[in-house]
Amino acid sequence: MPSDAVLLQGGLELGGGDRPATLATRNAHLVSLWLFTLCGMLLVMIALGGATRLTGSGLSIMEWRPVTGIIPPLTHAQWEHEFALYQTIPQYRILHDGFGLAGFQRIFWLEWIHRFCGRLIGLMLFVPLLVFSLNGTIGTRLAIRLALLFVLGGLQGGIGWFMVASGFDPDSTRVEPVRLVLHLCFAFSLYAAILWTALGVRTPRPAGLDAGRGVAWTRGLAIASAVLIALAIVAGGFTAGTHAGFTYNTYPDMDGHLLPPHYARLVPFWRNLVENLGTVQFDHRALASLSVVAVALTLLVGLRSTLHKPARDALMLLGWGVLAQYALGVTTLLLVVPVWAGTLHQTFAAVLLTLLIVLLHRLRRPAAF
Ligand code: HEM
Repeated sequence: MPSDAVLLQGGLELGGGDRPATLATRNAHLVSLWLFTLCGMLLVMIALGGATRLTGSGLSIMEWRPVTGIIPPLTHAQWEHEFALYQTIPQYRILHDGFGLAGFQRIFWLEWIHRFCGRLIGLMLFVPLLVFSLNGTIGTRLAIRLALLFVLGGLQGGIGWFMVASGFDPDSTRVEPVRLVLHLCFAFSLYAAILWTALGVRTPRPAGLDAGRGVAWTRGLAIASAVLIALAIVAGGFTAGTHAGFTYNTYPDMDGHLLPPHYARLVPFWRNLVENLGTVQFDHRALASLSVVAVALTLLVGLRSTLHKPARDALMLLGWGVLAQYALGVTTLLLVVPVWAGTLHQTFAAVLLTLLIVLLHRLRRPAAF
C-alpha cells in the first residue's frame, strides 16, 4: 500500500496514495462531503416516508415499474387509468371514497416524490462511486463497501414494494405492520451505515481517548443506550404500523391503567408484541423510557470521566435529543397522531440516531471498523 495513503478504520484506504498528503486530505473532504450529502437526502426521504404513510398516500401507485415509473402520468387518459386502478382497492372505498381525480392526484404526487427521491439517492450513490473508483479517489475496500450499500439500497426499494403490495389485499386499508417495520428498519440501518462510513472518511483515526475505567463505562453505557433506542425504534414502527397511536391517548397512564388491560390476551404470547394495540403501545413507551434512563446514566458517568471535548459535546447533544424525541412522542400521542406530529416524530428518530452514531464514533476504539 502507498506510504501516505489515508487509512480508514478496518483498513479501508482512500485514494491519493502516491500523491502529496494534502491531496489525500482533500479527497477525504470531498468523499465525506458526498456521503454526508447522501445522509441529508436519506433524512429527507425518511421524513417524506412518514408524511406519505400518515396521509394515506402510500398505496396510490399500484404498478411496480422501477425504471419507467419515473415518468408520472402526462395525459388526462393516463391519470384516469391510474385513478381507475386505485379505485379497485379497499383503501379507496373505505378511506377516500368520492375524493375525485383532484384528491387522487394529491396523494399520488406525495408517493411519486417519495419514490423519485429513492431513485435520486440511488443515482447520487452510484455515479460518484463509479467516478471516484475509476479515478482512484477511493480505494478498493471503500468502493466495495459502498457498492454493497448501493445493492442494499436497491433491495430497500424492493422491500418498499413488498410492503405496499400487502396493502392491496381484500379488506385491507393499510400495509402489513411487519413489512412496514422491515422497511423502516432497513432505511434506518442504511442511513446508519452510510453515516458511519462518512464519519470514518472524515476522521480516519480516533482521537486519543483516555484508557481509564470511566471512558470504558461510558462506552459500554452508550452501546446499551444504542440497543435500547434501536428497540424503541422497532417498537415505534409497530405502533405506527398497527395504528396503536390512535388508542390510549393519555399519558403517563393508559386510559387510567398503568398496564393496558388484556396485555397478554393473544395466544401465543409473541402475537401481542406485534398485534395487540395496548401491548404494542405500552412496549414502545417502556422502551422509550428505558432509553431516556440509559442516556441519563451515560451522561452521569461520561461527564464525570476524562472524555475529550468532541465526545462530551456529542453526549450532551444526545441527552437533549432523547428528551426532545420523548416529548415529541407524548405530543403525537396526546394529539391523536396529526400528520405534522407523526412525521416530525418519525424524522426526529433519525436525527436521534445521528446523534447516537456520532457519539459512538467519537468513543470508538482505535481498531474499530
Ligand atoms: C426514545 C424515544 C422514542 C423513539 C426513539 C421513538 C421512535 C419512534 C418511531 C421510529 C416511530 C415509528 C415511525 C414510523 O414507523 O413511521 C414511532 C411512532 C410512535 N411513537 Fe415513538 N419514539 C419515542 C418515544 C415515544 C413516546 C415517549 C411516546 C408516547 C408516550 C411515543 C409515541 C409514539 C406514537 C403514538 C407513534 C405512532 C405515530 C404514528 O402512527 O405515526 N414515542 N416512535
